[in-house]
Amino acid sequence: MTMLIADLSLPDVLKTFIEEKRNAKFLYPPQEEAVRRGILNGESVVMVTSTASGKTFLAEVAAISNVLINDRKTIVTVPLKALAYEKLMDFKAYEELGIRITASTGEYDSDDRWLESFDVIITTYEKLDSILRHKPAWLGDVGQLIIDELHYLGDPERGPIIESIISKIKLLGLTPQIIGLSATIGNAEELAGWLGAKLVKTNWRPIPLREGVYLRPFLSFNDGTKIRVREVGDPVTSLAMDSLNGGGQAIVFTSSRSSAVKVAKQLAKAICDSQSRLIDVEAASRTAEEVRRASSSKLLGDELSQLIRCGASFHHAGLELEVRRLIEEAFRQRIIRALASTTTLAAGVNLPARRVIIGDYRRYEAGEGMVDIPVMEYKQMAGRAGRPGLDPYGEAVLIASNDREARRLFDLYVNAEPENVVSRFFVEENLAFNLLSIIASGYASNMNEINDFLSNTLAYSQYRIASNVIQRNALMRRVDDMLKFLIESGFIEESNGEFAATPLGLAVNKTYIDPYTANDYVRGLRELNGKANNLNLLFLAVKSRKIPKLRVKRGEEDKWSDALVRNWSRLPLMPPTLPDYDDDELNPFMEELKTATMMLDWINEVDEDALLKQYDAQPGDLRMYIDQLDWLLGAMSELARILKLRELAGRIGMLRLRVKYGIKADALELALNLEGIGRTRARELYRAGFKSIEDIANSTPAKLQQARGIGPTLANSLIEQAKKLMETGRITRVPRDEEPSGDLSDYL
Ligand SMILES: Nc1ncnc2c1ncn2[C@@H]1O[C@H](COP(=O)(O)OP(=O)(O)OP(=O)(O)O)[C@@H](O)[C@H]1O
Repeated sequence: MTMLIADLSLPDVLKTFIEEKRNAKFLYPPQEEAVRRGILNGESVVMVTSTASGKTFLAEVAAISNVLINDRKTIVTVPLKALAYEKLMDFKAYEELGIRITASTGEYDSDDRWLESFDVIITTYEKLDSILRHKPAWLGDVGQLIIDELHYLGDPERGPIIESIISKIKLLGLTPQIIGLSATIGNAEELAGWLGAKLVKTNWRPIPLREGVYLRPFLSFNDGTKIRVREVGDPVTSLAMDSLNGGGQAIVFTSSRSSAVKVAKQLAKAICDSQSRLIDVEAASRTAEEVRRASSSKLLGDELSQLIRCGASFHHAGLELEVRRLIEEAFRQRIIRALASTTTLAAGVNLPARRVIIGDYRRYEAGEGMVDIPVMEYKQMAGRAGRPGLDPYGEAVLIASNDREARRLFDLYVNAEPENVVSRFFVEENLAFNLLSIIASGYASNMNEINDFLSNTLAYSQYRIASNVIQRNALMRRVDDMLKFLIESGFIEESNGEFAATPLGLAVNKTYIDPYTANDYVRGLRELNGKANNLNLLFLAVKSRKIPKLRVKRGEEDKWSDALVRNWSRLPLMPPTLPDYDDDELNPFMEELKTATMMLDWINEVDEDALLKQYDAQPGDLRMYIDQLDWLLGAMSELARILKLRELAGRIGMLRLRVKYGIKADALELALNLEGIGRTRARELYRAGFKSIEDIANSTPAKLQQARGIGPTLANSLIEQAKKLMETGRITRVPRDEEPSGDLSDYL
């Protein structure tokens, strides 16, 4: 018997909303099972069920019912900022029931008191962990915690954060209902057990999925079917076109950005050359134009728009969020019929397609060479095949070049179970990060309390610390080492077995940087005091492991090693002796210098396209660097303040603003204070003689329009804004920057 929405013990308004607005009349089988297990009655539940089987939907219902019936808050936590905003959009629909919903993903160093007035709060894992460090009073009102993408527990960086969240919640004495969601976990029972949750694990799918391997010219599926695919080029193109011709859409997963671009070009060509009418040409042109306009890089915008005109595109983390969003939307609307995407992005977006083609099942990993991707990752991608409501079935396809490989792929992926999720909590960096966090936030001040904290982690049960003496001793030694490291770094102090954070340690904790980076920053700042400049400060900032370094390619080594050697004595934290010229040891420093130099060019107003071309980067990368440096330079400036290096703290504050706006100091005031003014327009205004807010307030719309890029509407708005700023006295002033504002050569 199917379970009707009407029969659930939910508030009537919610039931009506679900039936009328969400068009759902009864529950899907996995949802039924979760309801039977008490998900709507406060029981903790882990749901490991396939893509589109209704996990998110049921979790939403549970959240709204928690708010309406129990009058408690719900926290929804997700791995990525982009996902947080996707979730926010989904939840927004419930606002008409009077539910107050928000997302908080930003600054780590605030206690977010404002969140108190919201019922459903969506955060990234990191943000939730940082909220738990501040312990705002409203945490006591939280009755439910929804952890999305629970398999991230196995992620080297994010997994330990989920564990820390769970442990801190327990130490605070909070007992929220926990709902964990994932499509693929090998050891789901173990994770549910750790969370004290009931498990719902099924293979049920709203539309059937068949998985198979393509070996020219046949595609063989695990359900025994075998079809011949008409060849129209290489295997990927043939497979994609076969699906498109049958009325479906295709996603090709590739192992690198460059191959995503290459595949997208082939797909676009095949679609445009095709005799059949596969796309809505007008809609495709409109989207192409929108994407072109949204792209801050002209080169990339032009490249994408050409492909989109043919109904194909690529999609990867090098694209800006807005561009990605437009592409995703056009794919959902079937304007884009075929998409080539990197595998690493697979987790982040929900884009079902009839046929999912895993173009590369091997990927380059630094230090390891080419490796097979994990089964979990394959299953995540495969699970996206089949669009509910549109496709009769979904197909996931791997590609083999001979019989042996075909058999291997069946064993390795199609017929395999996803790997177990294994905790990385005891890895040194993670341990140091969490130990400082619990000591500085008052969760633990002695070994007993540290033990209590550790005993709540997944690692503690997975490594059988309670019962295995050898494991226990090994862990205790490592904890000891990490505590020593924190003491030596000046972040904590110990007296008679009691640990307490120093002001420096408190600052590190508050800014959410990891103690290893913080230790580098503290040492680097002391060294740079009196000889700091924008280059060596950026060089120090990019040392954080949160900043991926630009690679120094063959042919560039001479340039960067030369720059490095000439700057050696002015750069922080350099080894006392110069490594040999040919030595690999130089490489990390060259990469740091290259990354820092790109950002130096950025703040000195090098044109964005020229910059990206020179450094072989993409707009999404640049946005990521800006975002991360905003946070890291903020933290660095705070550390300088605590170290009483005032001049340095101010200088870093200034550098932070310049990175944020990508602008020199003289025109920063304009960009900083005026809405609608970025680096380019600020410079044009400055060039036209409008150098301050006063200059603009005292001008006329006609005069302002003499500056390039300023139209009548913007001119009026600028004058209005400037006048208001003058009246209220709320102008943020920018001190003069004495730094050279040239490029790397100015620093040599
Ligand atoms: N009982 C139901 N009746 C009708 N539609 C439903 C029902 N449950 C879910 N849906 C719809 O099915 C689609 C997929 O559901 P949902 O997003 O909750 O799946 P999911 O398991 O969370 O998928 P993913 O793993 O991709 O996040 C959504 O459009 C949702 O509104």
